[in-house]
Amino acid sequence: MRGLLDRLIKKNSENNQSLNNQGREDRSAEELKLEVDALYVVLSNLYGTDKLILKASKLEALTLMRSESLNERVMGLQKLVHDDPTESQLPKREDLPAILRDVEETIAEMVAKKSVEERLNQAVTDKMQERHEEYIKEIKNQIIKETAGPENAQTLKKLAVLEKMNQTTPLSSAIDVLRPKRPEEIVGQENAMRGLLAKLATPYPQHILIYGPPGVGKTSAARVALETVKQFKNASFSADAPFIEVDGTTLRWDPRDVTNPLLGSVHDPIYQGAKKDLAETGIPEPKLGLVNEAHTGILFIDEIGEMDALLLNKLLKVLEDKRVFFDSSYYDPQDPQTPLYIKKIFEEGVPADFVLIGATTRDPSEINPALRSRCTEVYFGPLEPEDVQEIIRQAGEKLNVQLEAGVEEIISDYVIEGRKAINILLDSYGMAKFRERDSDKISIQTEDVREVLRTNRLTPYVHNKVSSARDQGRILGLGVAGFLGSVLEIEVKVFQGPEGKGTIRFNETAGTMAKDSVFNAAAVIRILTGEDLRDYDVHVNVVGGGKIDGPSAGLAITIAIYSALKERPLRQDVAVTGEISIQGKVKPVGGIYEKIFGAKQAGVQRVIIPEDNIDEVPSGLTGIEVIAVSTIEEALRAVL
Ligand SMILES: Nc1ncnc2c1ncn2[C@@H]1O[C@H](COP(=O)(O)OP(=O)(O)OP(=O)(O)O)[C@@H](O)[C@H]1O
Repeated sequence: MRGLLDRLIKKNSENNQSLNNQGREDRSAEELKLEVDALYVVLSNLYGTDKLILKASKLEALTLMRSESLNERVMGLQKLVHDDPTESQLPKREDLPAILRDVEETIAEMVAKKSVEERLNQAVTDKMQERHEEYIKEIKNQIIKETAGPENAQTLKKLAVLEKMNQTTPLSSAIDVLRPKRPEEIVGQENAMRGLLAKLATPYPQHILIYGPPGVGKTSAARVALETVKQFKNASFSADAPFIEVDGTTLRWDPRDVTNPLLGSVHDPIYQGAKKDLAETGIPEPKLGLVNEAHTGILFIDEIGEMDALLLNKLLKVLEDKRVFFDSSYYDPQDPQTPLYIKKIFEEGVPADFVLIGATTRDPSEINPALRSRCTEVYFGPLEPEDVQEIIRQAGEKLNVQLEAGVEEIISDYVIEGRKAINILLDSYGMAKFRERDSDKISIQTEDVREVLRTNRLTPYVHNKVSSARDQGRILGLGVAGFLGSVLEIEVKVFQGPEGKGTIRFNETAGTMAKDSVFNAAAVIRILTGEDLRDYDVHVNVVGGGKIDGPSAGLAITIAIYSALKERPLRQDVAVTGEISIQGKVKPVGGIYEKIFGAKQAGVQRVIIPEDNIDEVPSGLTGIEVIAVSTIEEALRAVL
């Protein structure tokens, strides 16, 4: 078609050229006939033969088309190209060349238009095809997604990694295995365990505060107590009562109340994140806290003494109400869109009826009095070396390992906490397992333990301060920190000084009350010996740093100065605690229970305590002699 058109156009331009050349139409009838035939062929190609005949019949050009007369055939062409059935004027012979030029031009335009249209249509078809393919692909993906769920190759791979991580946490699972499960497994805390059980077993269990050193089984005991009490007939706790544990040091009061894991909070609807349904309708949704999770069970707050004071006050309010109330300026009680559960939360609050158990390593005097007054108290004691050894033995059995003789004793020389003892055992287990990696039965050797102790740079908890020999100007005192009693070494040197101008030196870091005891001692020495310490240079030293405060080293300091001054050697297996008055009276001090424990652990044979503290000596105490004194003379008799 294009070739024909080109030929036509070429021919046309040649004709125009010849016209220009000759200035007139001078073409034979034969030429015109050929041209008319050619134009009909072009038209037939353009429309298709059938369509051309149909068109011709509509335009009443069919007879003209098939006519023998050139003029009529040209008239037929005119009707067809101009789409005009009213064309009735038969063209004259001399007009034919001009008419044919006009027809040619119109057909050329039509061909050109059709060709452009065809190209456009092709482009449109291509685009549509492309879109269609994309659409099909999209639908396919959608169907794959719907049938495969939210996962794809990437997410499944990540899930597999996570699952593998969960399966390969031997240490944490070992700690779970070793966690005591029955009351008998809580070692060395029989009284405290009984106390906990009794307080939880009643129909009206009270809130409880547990005092005691770190790592001696407070958390484990609380957990075990709940599980045990659940099995009692008429128990206050049902089988599914929760035990919710949280660390008080991590709980902070957020003044904007945006997050409050303990008591719960209400977010502005726009911050509700994934909960788009509520965010879009502007309904605030309260987020419940641990107090609600603990409903009907126990909320255990470790290190409750470190808890933020404001948050603690809010918690006390919840203890009273047994319910948590939520408030939000976004809450509209009239809003019909508000789901019923949200309405109920805002209007009635959420139940939070639980027993609070708080554990602390602090002294009771440092605990918020309002909290103390709402709680009954239980004291956990420090563990004795035999207790640590028993914990290790139990752990060995649970881990199904053999312990070489001496393993328990070595560990108990280095730690006084059950948790630390367990950690050393687990490290030693790792050593043994590495050494005997091909063996089924693991045996932990003393050398494994010693290697762990070396790599952890641990030193024996009790240094060798006690001895059976006597020494001059040296005495063992007793201190207490965080429920742990310990033995202090106090030494004194006395030098003849300038008369009346001698000096007394004491550790710079000691507290003022401890320093006062040195001056009290000077008065007592004068009463005892008639000597004035101002004639001497006296140097008092607490070995290992003077972190001591309070007056409880007064008696020990006085005895040590006396010994140095009068050159009287003192027993080194005796430890002394008590305040000294300037009249030489021995006054009561705090922490007697812990101090006696610390002394026993250090191998002390005899402790001297103030008479007024005698009631605090634990009943049934064995392995150590306790002598109560009320004067310096009595005390001296017990140590000289
Ligand atoms: N008296 C104990 N009897 C048996 N096992 C104990 C004892 N004390 C500690 N353990 C072991 O140490 C682990 C840690 O003890 P737990 O967390 O109960 O101590 P805690 O007193 O609550 O310590 P903290 O106050 O520092 O949290 C326990 O899982 C247990 O294996």
